[in-house]
Amino acid sequence: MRIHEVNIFIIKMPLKQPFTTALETVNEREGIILEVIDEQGAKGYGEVVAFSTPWYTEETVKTCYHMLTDLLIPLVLDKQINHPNDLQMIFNHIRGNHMAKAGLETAIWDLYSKLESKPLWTVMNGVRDEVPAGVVVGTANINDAIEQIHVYLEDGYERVKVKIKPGKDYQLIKEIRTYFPKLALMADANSSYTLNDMDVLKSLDEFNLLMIEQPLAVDDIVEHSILQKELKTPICLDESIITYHDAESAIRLNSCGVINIKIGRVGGLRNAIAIHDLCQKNDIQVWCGGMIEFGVSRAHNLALSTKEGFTIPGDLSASSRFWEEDIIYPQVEVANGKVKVPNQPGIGFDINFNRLYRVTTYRENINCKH
Ligand SMILES: O=C(O)CCC(=O)c1ccccc1C(=O)O
Ligand SMILES: [Mg+2]
Repeated sequence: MRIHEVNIFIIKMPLKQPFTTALETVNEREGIILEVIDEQGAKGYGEVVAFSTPWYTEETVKTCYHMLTDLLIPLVLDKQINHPNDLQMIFNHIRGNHMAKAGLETAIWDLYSKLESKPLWTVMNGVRDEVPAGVVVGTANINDAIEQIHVYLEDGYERVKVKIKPGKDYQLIKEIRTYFPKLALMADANSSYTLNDMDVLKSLDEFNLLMIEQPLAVDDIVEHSILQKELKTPICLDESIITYHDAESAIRLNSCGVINIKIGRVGGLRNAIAIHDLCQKNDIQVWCGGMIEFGVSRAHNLALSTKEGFTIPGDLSASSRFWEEDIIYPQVEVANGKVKVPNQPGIGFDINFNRLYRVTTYRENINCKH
């Protein structure tokens, strides 16, 4: 493969309803779509999942734009790339900036699979052509949460995640559990507790949650290990797992029973697959995390979720969960609790250019001639 040109689309779309976590309420989503084009005009698509502000990780849409235009894209333009795994070495001397790297890397995975005339998920040795769907409730208001869960269960979702934070935890989960005694339910704290909150975290054990996601801070791998010893409920790490080495440390210290893998957070599909493989060897369960993303990232998440270890439903919801109209065609749909993974080459979805252009706020072309 030789990438001749890259088109950058910075886009912005309102969410159907606000999405509230312990850290931030998101009303409108900004993102970057990357289109890589080779010498013959073949195209691949990737999405940068950083937010407008650094509330979830340090990266933002602007830092990613800077990294891509000034450093990462020039590194891949007009260079012979045999396999998307080569990007690890090509990006090696640039630290961090995982979401920027992942956006470009995933676009090149899509292009590579299209050149091979194979679906991305089979290129990645996936083992299933449909994946179980889970959904996240975006409010801490008890009545609204219960109402939303009713709708999601009618839609067929197999697992529901609710966001908790200090003061919006025990009572919220208790009421949801009372309404839905058999629901596959989990809670995500987005790092809003400390070890001083041991009692309330332990009190959640009575609700038979599938797991509690990221209760403590991003750099609390040791503290999570102390907490996990006290809890019956498995801990799932999200924000704490940025690198393969983080996953190794968490496993060695027994800091969690589960890891949420997000392609953007870990710097691309290659790293996501490596962490998946490591977890499989060590009996750590994995599932695919969501980033309130647009369809391109959603499509990459679907492909990743076909890997053998992704047995727990991920944050894989329909396009319509967040968007009036997504930027891919067809939109992602959930039927009987599952999302079908397409069999067309690459990510298997087309870009809905009408929609993409309408939500684009800035566009730039970078090519070899520069
Ligand atoms: O895309 C989704 O389904 C929402 C997933 C979610 O909870 C989330 C969304 C944005 C940032 C962080 C997280 C998280 O998993 O912590
Ligand atoms: Mg999370």
